[in-house]
Amino acid sequence: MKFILYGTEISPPVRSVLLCLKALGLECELRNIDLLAKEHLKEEFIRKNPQHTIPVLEIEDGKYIWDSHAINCYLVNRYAKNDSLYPKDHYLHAIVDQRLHFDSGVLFPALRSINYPLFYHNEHEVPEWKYDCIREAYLFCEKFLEHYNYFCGNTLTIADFHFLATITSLEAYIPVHGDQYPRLFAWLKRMQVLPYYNEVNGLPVHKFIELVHQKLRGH
Ligand SMILES: N[C@@H](CCC(=O)N[C@@H](CS)C(=O)NCC(=O)O)C(=O)O
Repeated sequence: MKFILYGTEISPPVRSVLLCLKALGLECELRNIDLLAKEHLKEEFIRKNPQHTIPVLEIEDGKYIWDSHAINCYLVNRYAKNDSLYPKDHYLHAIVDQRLHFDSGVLFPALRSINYPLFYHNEHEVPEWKYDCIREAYLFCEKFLEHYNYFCGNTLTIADFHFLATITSLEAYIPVHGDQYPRLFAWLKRMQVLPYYNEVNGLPVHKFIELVHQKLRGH
């Protein structure tokens, strides 16, 4: 089974799906959608996802799923050998859902609100309040990790994939230092030893960070 995933590995939600696919041992062909070249606004792509966001996963019978969170829930529900990445237990399931909504509603918007003016409106100054939103989100993460090694307990779940992709991208603006955010720092180190980490997140996020720094310098 080989999926087609539309997107680019520079994008955090695309990387969160690539992490999940790797964890499940599933193959995918990444079909590049260049956002800067506005390929996501072409009719052909809008037919797949009217919201024109990446990632979009094409599943076996020509059906499409978009939103990285919906994609990862689908992949685990459909293909995982056990439910550890997205537990069926109602309470644990709700905790994972809460974290996924936190990524959608708090973490990723903190990133998007800086990226969009930078990449699409050529603004090079980031207002301080946007940095404050990142710091506040990191402090919430410190709380979530208070008693556990991962974001939903002592076992890795899909929430960790989403947080990993978003937080390592937010580090382009505010790096996670061990003295300020010790639990988040330790969790990042824990995630970096995943065998597929470098390939699907580590190397692409460096490209993203380099791009952000170029933009901040006004290039
Ligand atoms: N909640 C969505 C966010 C997807 C998203 O906003 N992706 C950005 C790239 S990182 C995008 O496609 N932007 C183009 C657009 O919004 O038109 C998800 O998790 O898939």
